[in-house]
Amino acid sequence: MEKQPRLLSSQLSLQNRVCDVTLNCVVLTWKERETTKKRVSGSFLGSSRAAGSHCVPVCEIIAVQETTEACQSNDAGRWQMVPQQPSESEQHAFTVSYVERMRGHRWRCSEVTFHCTDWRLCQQWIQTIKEQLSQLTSRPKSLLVYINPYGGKQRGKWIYEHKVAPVFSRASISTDVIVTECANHARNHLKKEADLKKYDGVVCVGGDGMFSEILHGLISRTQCDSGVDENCAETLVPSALRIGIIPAGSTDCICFATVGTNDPVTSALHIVIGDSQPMDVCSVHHNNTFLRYSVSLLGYGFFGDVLTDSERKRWMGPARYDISGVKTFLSHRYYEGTISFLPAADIFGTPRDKIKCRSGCSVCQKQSTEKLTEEEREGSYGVWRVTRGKFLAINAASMSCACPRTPKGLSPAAHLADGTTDLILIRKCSRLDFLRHLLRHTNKDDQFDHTFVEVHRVQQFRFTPKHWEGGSELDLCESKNRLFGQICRQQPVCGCAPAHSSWNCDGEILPQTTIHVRVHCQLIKLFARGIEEKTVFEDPYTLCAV
Ligand SMILES: Nc1ncnc2c1ncn2[C@@H]1O[C@H](COP(=O)(O)OP(=O)(O)OP(=O)(O)O)[C@@H](O)[C@H]1O
Repeated sequence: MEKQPRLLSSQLSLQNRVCDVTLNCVVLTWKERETTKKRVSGSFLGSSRAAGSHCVPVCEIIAVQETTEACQSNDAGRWQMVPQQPSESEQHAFTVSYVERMRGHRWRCSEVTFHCTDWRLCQQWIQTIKEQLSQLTSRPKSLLVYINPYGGKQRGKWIYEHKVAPVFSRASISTDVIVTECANHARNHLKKEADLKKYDGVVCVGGDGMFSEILHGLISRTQCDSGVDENCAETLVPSALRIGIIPAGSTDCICFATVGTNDPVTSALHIVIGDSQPMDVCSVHHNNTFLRYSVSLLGYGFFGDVLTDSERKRWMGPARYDISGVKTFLSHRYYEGTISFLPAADIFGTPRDKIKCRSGCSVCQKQSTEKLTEEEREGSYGVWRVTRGKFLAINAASMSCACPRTPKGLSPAAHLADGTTDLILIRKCSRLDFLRHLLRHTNKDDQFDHTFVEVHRVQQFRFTPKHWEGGSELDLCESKNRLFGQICRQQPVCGCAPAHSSWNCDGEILPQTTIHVRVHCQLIKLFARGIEEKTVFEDPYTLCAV
């Protein structure tokens, strides 16, 4: 790493210990002067540098401010605020707030206060750090925040006020906050009313359903402002605003997949430091009519049926997913249909790769830096392929879909922003085989290593259920009602399987089953950075060399 020129270097005091404090345009470092020895496994290790060195990347400094010390007054015996005066005899101090990494991808806002005897030096430090922060142009200054007060355990407002707002205020971010009054409030407000020019980003406080509202509102608004018709456009216009997700729902899978944890403070810090994670979005059409967008899972068969059943059991709370899962598994329904898909080129790898999409993923970066013309890009994809059969499940995973329950996810090697989705076809098999496949989502074995599982990395796909071929959705419903309706009314537990399932589109049921799905590469950006491996900034020795 190239050595950066020093901007400031002083001896300052930190908790009554003298420190060498240095700032360059990449890092702020401080280390104690005194030699402190540390006992490790029975032997003394380290020097003054190892014991007391700290490095904070400038891009992870939240704020700096002059510190007004709370000092105990001798005569009164009570605590009182002592205002700082520009007098040489007094101690002056400034506090730096910065990101500290904890276990499990969680971040915290830590603080360090340096004291100096010289007021001018103190001001110089504050000014220089502020100047460096002002050069970080990706940081948001103004945000539009939507809170779903009924998401998850109905703590959205509390979470925002107690965990997030203080972090935004520390970073001097201004906010307009809207607490939603009904479903689709946020979506419609974004689509039609919000004065988006005022903001650098939109923040969603809620679960995946709330995120989906924000996503739809923002993409639709962007297309509308650009004169693009969502029904027939093959290419959509990316939104200029980033979305921040503060997890406050019962399912927070998008947050988990893009940040690595569901923790409101961590998400708030990613927003404050202006992180940016591009993300692919699938558009779903039926007969050239736009239906919905999806960023995580489109599932027909098993996952469609689980959602349909769980929607009827909303009163049960989150337990409904387990109960509906077991019920759907036992019913063991399969569905016939035709899938055609446009495979992605080899450069995008395969769903069975060992490499996972992580912060700074080289596969996703290739997409944003690739200098291919549209024509070359088209040519780099394969030709449409068609497959027919009986399926227990048809899943399209645009991200790994990892969540605390299934840490590997449905497609462990899926990428957030490579312009593809992983199409997973589970053909009709025995219950035991299907169970074996499902269990592999929770252990180390390859869940695609079964003869009845096919997996393809694709850019587009179409699905037509068998009974639809040559007909319409309406015909299907009518014929299904004719076929099963009467019998089922007379014998409600007859067990006859319906001819078609429904699509589960990121947790919403789609009314149509015949669909055309296109992946739009990096259509939106989140205030996130993907899941981090151990970074260079966690290693103080590397940074001290900067
Ligand atoms: N004020 C409101 N009243 C009722 N519903 C709302 C309100 N604001 C948003 N919603 C809707 O609530 C739904 C669920 O919200 P959210 O995703 O935040 O919570 P959740 O507990 O994770 O729900 P789910 O698990 O069903 O997605 C969203 O689809 C959203 O459209």
